[in-house]
Amino acid sequence: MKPESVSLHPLGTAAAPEPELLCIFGTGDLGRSLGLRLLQSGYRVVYGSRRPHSCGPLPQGAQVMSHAAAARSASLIFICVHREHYDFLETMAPHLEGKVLVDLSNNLKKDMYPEANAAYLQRLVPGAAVVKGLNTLSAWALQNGLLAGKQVYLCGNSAGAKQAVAEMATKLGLTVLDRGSLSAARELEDFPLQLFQEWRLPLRVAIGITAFFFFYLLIRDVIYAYVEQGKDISFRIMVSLANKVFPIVSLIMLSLCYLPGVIAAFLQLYRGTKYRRFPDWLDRWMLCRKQMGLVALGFAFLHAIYTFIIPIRYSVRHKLISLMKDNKTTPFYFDNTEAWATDSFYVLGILGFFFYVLLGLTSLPSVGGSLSWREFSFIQSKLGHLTLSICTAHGYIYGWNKFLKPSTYKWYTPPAFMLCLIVPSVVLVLKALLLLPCVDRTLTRIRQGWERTHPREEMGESKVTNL
Ligand SMILES: NC(=O)C1=CN([C@@H]2O[C@H](COP(=O)(O)OP(=O)(O)OC[C@H]3O[C@@H](n4cnc5c(N)ncnc54)[C@H](OP(=O)(O)O)[C@@H]3O)[C@@H](O)[C@H]2O)C=CC1
Ligand SMILES: [Cu+2]
Repeated sequence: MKPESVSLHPLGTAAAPEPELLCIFGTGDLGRSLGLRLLQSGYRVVYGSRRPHSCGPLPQGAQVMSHAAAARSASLIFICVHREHYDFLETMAPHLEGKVLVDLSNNLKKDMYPEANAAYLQRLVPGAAVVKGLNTLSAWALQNGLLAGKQVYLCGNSAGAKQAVAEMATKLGLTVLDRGSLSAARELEDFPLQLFQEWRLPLRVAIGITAFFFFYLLIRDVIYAYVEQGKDISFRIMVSLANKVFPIVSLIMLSLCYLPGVIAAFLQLYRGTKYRRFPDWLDRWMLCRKQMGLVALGFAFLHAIYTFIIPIRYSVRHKLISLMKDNKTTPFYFDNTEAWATDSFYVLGILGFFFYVLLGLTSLPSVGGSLSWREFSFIQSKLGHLTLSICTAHGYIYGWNKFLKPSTYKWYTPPAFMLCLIVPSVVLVLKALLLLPCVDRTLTRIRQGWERTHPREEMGESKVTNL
């Protein structure tokens, strides 16, 4: 028994080696938040600062020294300093020989400098292995520990250095994607700016459509009633009007997700090839379809929630109670067609919303990533067009008995729901044309690489080469 207890004891101390020491240059927002997260993940942290004695509060347990002293004690150094101040690193170069430098910097706008920040850093400190990455994180997310499963990108010329940074990032709960050599640094630096850009167009379109329909409905519903009937129904702005605007914006945005795909297909059919670039506007439109869909889903959610509160509104309760008290109400006959119409209207609304949510879920990276390419395109295209058809049908049934009534056209204007059915109807008709067997066959061939050459173009080209 005795030898066993002796041999176990030294193993116990050997199993708890000292945690790895990591260095952070810069005690600003990012430096402090990153340090806190590293300490909580079990690392030791040393800061390199211009003023180690007066740099303000730092996370508990961290040390702070001069840049040179801090660099000597660690092999991995995070540069949490703005690029404008990188020049001090050149004088530090001898102390950074053989170290891994992680460049987390971002710029305020694209193409601010002729070379990527990380490439500039590598030029200043040629003896170090620079890794670009983690720059899509925010100090706020680090501070609050909102990192689980978050995707971050890395690039760099040294595989060993990238490996070390990736291991550290994984320990923080991040998912790491290697984007290759340091030449990808510019792309990584553009990411935080680009992410915002993809949302810009969809949000602008959504705001534009919302504003247009809000004022259109305001004039037709509220102002019309005031001018023509002397009734003040302005309270309707809050719920009724809003609940007309939301589904309208949602349906138009959803159809705008599928319109560029249809236009692209017709363009390919017209050109007889898939190898010519689409115009820039179409490219940009195609690239923000996911964001358009998510905005559409947001408005659909609002529509669903607003619909729930309709029965509990004061004005609705008031109307019901006064109808019950009023003995002279017209008898309420059961109309089978009306019953069919209202039930279908609700069912289509519910089904449409269900498929909408399903579409939204598959656009999440964690769900979409688990699908094969065919599964993903099946869901996004087939299910997408099905959702659009159901939601459009929901709109048509809403107005099924209103289309021919003259009272629908207040001040000779069509109601908003009619206007909003134009874009989805056009998309669905064009899509139906594309599904015709003869058209579909040609399009499939084009998409598999077949080209319909234009004899005239060929002649033109050969003329040029002959000259
Ligand atoms: N804040 C954020 O959410 C994110 C920031 N980033 C990037 O991280 C970097 C730092 O950002 P952030 O922490 O917000 O910036 P801060 O301005 O808060 O901090 C920068 C730090 O750099 C050091 N510093 C400032 N001037 C000089 C200089 N002339 N020479 C040497 N060191 C200097 C200072 O530390 P000291 O006084 O100790 O020397 C200062 O605290 C930037 O490149 C930014 O793009 C990237 C992703 C997210
Ligand atoms: Cu609806």
